[in-house]
Amino acid sequence: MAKPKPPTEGTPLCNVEHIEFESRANDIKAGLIDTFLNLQRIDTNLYIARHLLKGRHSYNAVYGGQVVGQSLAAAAATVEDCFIPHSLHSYFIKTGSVDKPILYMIDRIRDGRSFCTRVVKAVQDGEAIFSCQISFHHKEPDAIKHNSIMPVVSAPEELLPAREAALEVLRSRDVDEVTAGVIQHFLKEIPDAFERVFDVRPVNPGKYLLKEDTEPMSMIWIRARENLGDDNRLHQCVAAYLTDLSMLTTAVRPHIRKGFIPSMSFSLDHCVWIHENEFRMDDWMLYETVSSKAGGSRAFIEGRLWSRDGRLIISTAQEALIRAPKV
Ligand SMILES: CCCCCCCCCCCCCCCC(=O)SCCNC(=O)CCNC(=O)[C@H](O)C(C)(C)COP(=O)(O)OP(=O)(O)OC[C@H]1O[C@@H](n2cnc3c(N)ncnc32)[C@H](O)[C@@H]1OP(=O)(O)O
Repeated sequence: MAKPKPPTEGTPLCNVEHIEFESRANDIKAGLIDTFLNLQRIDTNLYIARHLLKGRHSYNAVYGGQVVGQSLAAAAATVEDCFIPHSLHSYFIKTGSVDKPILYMIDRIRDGRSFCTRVVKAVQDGEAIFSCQISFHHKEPDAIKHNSIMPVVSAPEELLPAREAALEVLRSRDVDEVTAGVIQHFLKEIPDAFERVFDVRPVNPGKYLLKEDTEPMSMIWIRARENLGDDNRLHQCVAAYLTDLSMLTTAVRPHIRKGFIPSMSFSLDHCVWIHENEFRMDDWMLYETVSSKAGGSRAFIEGRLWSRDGRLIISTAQEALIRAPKV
C-alpha cells in the first residue's frame, strides 16, 4: 500500500474552513453544557467546539479558561468514566479567535490500570493555539489525609456582586479620576454573557476595585447563577474554565494602582490540580490567588479554589506575560 504523503510546508494540521460555524459566544450557558458535556466528536480523537467566549469585550480573542475547560472535556471523552481528571499542564501558544471553531486533537499517550494520560492539541486555522497534558486517576482510598485551613472571610451573602460594588464605588464621592477611569474600563471589558451566567463577589471590594492600595493577592467568591445539574464532569470542566479568571489580574492590579498600564497581558501557561471529584460550581466557591514574583515581563501566580465547607478542591499555577508599552 502506498505510504501517505508527508504534509508539505504550509499544509494546515487540520483545515477547518469547510466546517460550518455559527458563533454563540454570547450564550455561555449553552456553551458550557454543549462543549463541556456534549462536545461534538467529528472523528476518533477529534472534537470540535463552536462556543467560544471572549476574555475581554473589546478583543475577539478567546478566553484562555475556555480552551482549558474544553481540552479537559475532549480528553475526558476518550477515557472511561471511572477515571477522574486530577492534573492538567498547559501552554497557550497563540491567541485563539472567537470567530472560528476550535478543533481538539487527542493523543492517547497511555491507558494504565490506575492512571490514563492524554495530550490535547487545540487547533484553529491549521495552527496549534494551545497544548496540554492531562492525567486521569482511578479513585483510590485515602492513604494519608490532610487539608489546609481555608481563609476566614465574609460570607458571599454579605458582599456585593463585582459590578454592583464597582457602581457603588463610582457613585461615592471619594474616588479619584484615575481610579474611576480604571473601574469604568473594567466594567466595559467584562463580557456581558459572563455576568449573566456567573456571580462574582470580591471579598475586599476596595482593594479589588483599586480604590485602595493592594498586595498582589485577591479573593473572590464565585458560582454559576443557575443549577448546572448533577454531572461531576460538568462541574470539573466549569471549575477548570473559571481558574484562568483572576490570575493575571492578581499580578497586575497593585501596579495599575501605581499608574502602570500594560500594553499586552496574556496567560502563558496554566496548571490545574483537581484534588476532589465531587463539588458544585453552582454553590459558592472561594478563589484565592497570590502572585509571588513578577519580572522580565512575566508574572507567576498561584491559586486555591475552596468549597464553602473548607475543602481545598483545586490548586492552580500560572505564568502570565505582562508587557509595558514599547518606548
Ligand atoms: C463582574 C464580574 C467580574 C468577573 C470578570 C470576568 C471576566 C471574564 C473573563 C476575564 C478573563 C481575563 C483574563 C484573561 C486571560 C486570558 O484569557 S489570556 C488568553 C490566553 N492566552 C493567550 O491567548 C496567549 C497565547 N499566546 C500567544 O499569543 C503567543 O505565545 C505570544 C505570547 C504573543 C508570544 O508569541 P511570539 O510569536 O513569541 O510573539 P512576540 O515576539 O511576543 O510578539 C507578539 C506581538 O507582541 C508585540 N509586542 C512585543 N513587545 C510588546 C510590548 N512591549 N507591548 C506591546 N506589544 C508588544 C510584537 O510587536 C508582536 O506584535 P505583532 O507583530 O504580532 O503585531
